[in-house]
Amino acid sequence: MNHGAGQNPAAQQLAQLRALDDVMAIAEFAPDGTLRRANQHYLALLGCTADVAVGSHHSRWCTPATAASTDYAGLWQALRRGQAQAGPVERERMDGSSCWLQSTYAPVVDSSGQVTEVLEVAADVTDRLLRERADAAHLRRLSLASDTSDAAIVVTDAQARILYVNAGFTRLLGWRADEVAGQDAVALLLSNQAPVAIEAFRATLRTGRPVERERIALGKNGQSRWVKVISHPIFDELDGRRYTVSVYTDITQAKVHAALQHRVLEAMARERPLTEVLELICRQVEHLAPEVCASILEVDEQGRLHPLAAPNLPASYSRQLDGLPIGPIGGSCGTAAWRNAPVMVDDIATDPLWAPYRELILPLGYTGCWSTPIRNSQGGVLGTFAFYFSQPRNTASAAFHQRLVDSCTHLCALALQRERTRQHIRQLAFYDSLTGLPNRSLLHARADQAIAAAARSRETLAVLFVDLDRFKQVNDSLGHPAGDAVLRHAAAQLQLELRASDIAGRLSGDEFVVVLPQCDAGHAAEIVARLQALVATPLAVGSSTLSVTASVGVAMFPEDGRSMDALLQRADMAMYQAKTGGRGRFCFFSAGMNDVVQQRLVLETALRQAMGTAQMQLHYQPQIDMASGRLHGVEALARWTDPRLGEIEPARFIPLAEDCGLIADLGRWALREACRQLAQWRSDGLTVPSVSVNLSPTSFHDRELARTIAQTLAQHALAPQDLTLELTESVLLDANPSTLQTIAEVRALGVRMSMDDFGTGYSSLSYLRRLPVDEIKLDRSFVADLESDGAARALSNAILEIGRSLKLTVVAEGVETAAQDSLLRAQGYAVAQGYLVARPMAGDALGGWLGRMAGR
Ligand SMILES: Nc1nc2c(ncn2[C@@H]2O[C@H](COP(=O)(O)O[C@H]3[C@@H](O)[C@H](n4cnc5c(=O)[nH]c(N)nc54)O[C@@H]3COP(=O)(O)O)[C@@H](O)[C@H]2O)c(=O)[nH]1
Repeated sequence: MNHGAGQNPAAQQLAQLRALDDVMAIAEFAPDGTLRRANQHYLALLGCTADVAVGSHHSRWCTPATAASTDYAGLWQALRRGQAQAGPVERERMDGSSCWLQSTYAPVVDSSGQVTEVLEVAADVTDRLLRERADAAHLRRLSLASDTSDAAIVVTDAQARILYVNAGFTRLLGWRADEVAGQDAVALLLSNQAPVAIEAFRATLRTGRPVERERIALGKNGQSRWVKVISHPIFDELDGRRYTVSVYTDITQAKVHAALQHRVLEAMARERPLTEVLELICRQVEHLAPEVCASILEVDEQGRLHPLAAPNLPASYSRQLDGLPIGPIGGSCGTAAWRNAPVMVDDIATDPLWAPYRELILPLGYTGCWSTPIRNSQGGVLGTFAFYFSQPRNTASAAFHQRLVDSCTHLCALALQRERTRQHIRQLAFYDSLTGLPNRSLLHARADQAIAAAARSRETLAVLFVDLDRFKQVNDSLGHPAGDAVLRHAAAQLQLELRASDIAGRLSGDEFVVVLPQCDAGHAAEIVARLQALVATPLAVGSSTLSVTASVGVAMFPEDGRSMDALLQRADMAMYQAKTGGRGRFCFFSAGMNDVVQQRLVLETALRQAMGTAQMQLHYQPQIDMASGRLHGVEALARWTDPRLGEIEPARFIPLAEDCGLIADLGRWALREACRQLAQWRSDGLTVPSVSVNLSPTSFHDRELARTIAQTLAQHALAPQDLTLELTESVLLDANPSTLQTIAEVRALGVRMSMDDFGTGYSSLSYLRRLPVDEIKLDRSFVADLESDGAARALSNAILEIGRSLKLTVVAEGVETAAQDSLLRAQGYAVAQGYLVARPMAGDALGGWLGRMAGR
C-alpha cells in the first residue's frame, strides 16, 4: 500500500503498521504469555472480545495437550530468550472449535536486551491446511492404488526428470524409486529410440495432447520388454509447472502373439511357401529380441538336419549343417533333436556338445545357442528352433526368450506339420502309393515339360511303355501281396537305370512308362534291353522265387508323335506288338501297327460284350472208339459269332481272352455249359459217355476250381468221370505254384485229365511223371503227316507205346482221311477224333449225328 511520496519515515512506518493492522491478526503478550492487547482481527480469529481475552494467558487458546506439552513450554522459554518462532499452530477458539494459524512470534527487546513483550502476527490457515491434509491423504491413497497396479507409472517434470515411480515400475523394469528419482526418463528407459522419435514425442506433449506408442523399454538389468506407453502432459495450476504422467503397460506377450501369430498365421493362410513362413518367424523374433539370431532346422526321417530358415546366419554356415546327423554330441540343435528336449549352451567354446562343430560357429561371433525341439502332435521331433547369442546371454531376458521360443516352436510345428500334410496330399495326388513313382497325372505333366524342352532344343526323346508279362497270373495265384511285391520290385529296378532327367511313372496295374529325354532310337534300344534285364532279376516272394519279364513298346519323339498322349498311345501299340511276338520282348512303333491295334481293340471290346451272351456257344466234336465205332466222348469247343464281325475263330479269340483277362471266365462258363449239355443229352436219352472241356493254364490259378467243378457236377447229377479236362503242356511251364495243387485237387475229385497236343512240347516225356493224366491226345500235326512222313509215323507209334506203357488212353486228333484212319488203326490206336468222324457241331445236333451213326 503506498501512502504517498512526501511522508517522513516515521509516518511511513505508522501507515504501514496501520495497513498491517487492517489485514493481519496481531496480539501483544507479556513475556510470561499474558495477553496485553489484540487487534480486532486476532480477537475475531479466536472468537472472543477484548475484555475477555486481555489478561488471559496465551495457553488459553491452545488445546489442553499442546498447553501441557514440553514443546509449548519450550516455545515461551525460547521467546523469553529473545528467539523468534514461527510455524503453523493449532488453536482453540472460545467456542471450543479448532483453527490453524500461521503464527510468527517476535520477542521485543529493550535497550538492555531484556524481552519486554512478544508480538504474535497470525493468519488463519485452517482451510488451506485442511485442504493440504486431504490432498496428502488423497495422494497416499493414489499412491497405494498406483502401487498395486501392474502398470508402471512414471511422473516426470518438464525436463523429463523422474519425480515419481510406482511399485509396478520396479516390478516391470527392476529399478527402485530411489534409484531413478531425478534421472532423465528418456535416457534411462528409451535409450534405444531414435532421436527423431523422441523429439516427435516431446513435440506432441508440448501441444498438450497425450501420446500413445508401443516401444521396447530397457530394464535395470538390460532386459527388454515391449511396453505400451501412454503419456499425459499435466499442467499443475498450483505450482504452474508442467509434468508428464506416463503409464507403461507390459504388452510383450500380446506383442509376441500379435506380431508372430498374426503375421505367421496370415502367411500360412495365404499359402506362402514353407521357407517364407519360417523366415518370417525368424525375422519377427529377431525384431522382438534383437539380441538373438534365429535358426530353424528340419529333422528328416533318417535323423539328419536340414536348414529351413536362418535369414541372419551366413548361408555358408547353414550349408555346412545340411545333412549332419542328430546325435548325443550334435551341437545345440542336433542334441536337442536327439534328446527331444531343449538344449541351452551358453558357452559354445567350452561346451562338449559343440566339440565337433564349434569351429564352424565361433568365427561368426556367436558364443551361445539355445535350441528347442519342434514337435508334432504325437510328440515326435520335426525340427529344431534355435537362438544364437553373440553376447553372454542375459539371465533377466530368459523368461522373455522362453516365451518367444514357446510361441515360435508352436508356430513352426504348425507350419512344418502343414507342409508335411501338404506333401502327403501331393504325394497322394501325384504319386503312386504302392511304388512311389509319379502317377499318371504327374507323369503326363513332367513328360509334357520334357517334350516341350525336346521340341525347343530339337532333340529326340523316347517314350517306353512297359507291361509286366503274366502279372495277372501272379496276382491271381500268389495273391495281391505278392503282386504288390512284384510291382514294387519292377518300379525299383526300372529306376536303377535311369538318369536324373529321365522320368518313370506307373500308369495303372502292371503298366509303367519311362520317358527318356535326349535319347535316340539306338540309345533307347540299349536302355530298354538293360531295363528288361533289371526287371527280370529274380525276386523272392514268400517261399517262391519269381522272375517277371516285361514287354516294352517304344515310341519316338518327334516322328511317332508330338504330344505325350500320342506317344503313349503308340508306345502302347508297340508294346502289344512286342507281346504278340512272345513275352519279354520289345518293339518300336511302326505306322502299320495302328491298324492291327485298332482291330485288336475292336475285337477285345466285342469279346467283352459277348461273354455270357448267346453269341458265345459250345460246339461238340465226337471222339469214337475205333474198334466198336461207339461214341467215346465229345470235346467241347467254344464258338463265337459276333453280330457285326461274324464268326470269329477260337484261334483268334482264345489268345485274346487270355491277354485281356477273360480266359478264366470263359473256362468257368465252358465247364458249366458242357455239364449242362451232357445232362441234357442224357435226359434226352442219348448215350454220351463223357465231355472234354479245354481249360487254359490260367484256369488252374483259381484255387476254387475244384470246388466249382464239384458243385457243377452235383448240380447236373453227373459223376466226376463224366468230365475230362484237356490241358496243354504249357500248364507245366507255368511257374505258378498253385497250378499243380489245383490239378491235384481236381484229380482227387475223380475228374479225368487229358494232355492235349501231345508230342509238340519239348518236355513231353518228363512232364508225364510230374503230371499224372488219364489220356494223351496225339497232336493233329503228326496225324496230318502220317501218310507222307515216316518220322511222323514213327513218332505216332512211339506216343502210342508211351500211352500203353503208362496205361493211358491215346486219342488221335485231326483224323481227316481214311488212309490216316487205317494207319492209326494199324498202329493200334483206340480212339479217333477228326473231320473224318465228324466236325464240331451244336449240342442239339449230336442226337441226329448219333442216330445217323447207329444207322450205318
Ligand atoms: N481254353 C479253351 N480253348 C479252346 C476252347 N475251344 C477251343 N479251344 C482251343 O482253340 C483252338 C482252336 O480250336 P478250334 O478252332 O475249335 O479247333 C478245334 C477243332 O475244330 C480242330 N479239329 C478237329 N478235327 C480236325 C480235323 O480233322 N482237321 C482240322 N484241321 N482241325 C480239326 O482242332 C481243334 C481241337 O483241338 P484240340 O483242342 O487240341 O483238341 C484249339 O487249340 C482248342 O483247344 C475253349 O473253350 N477253351
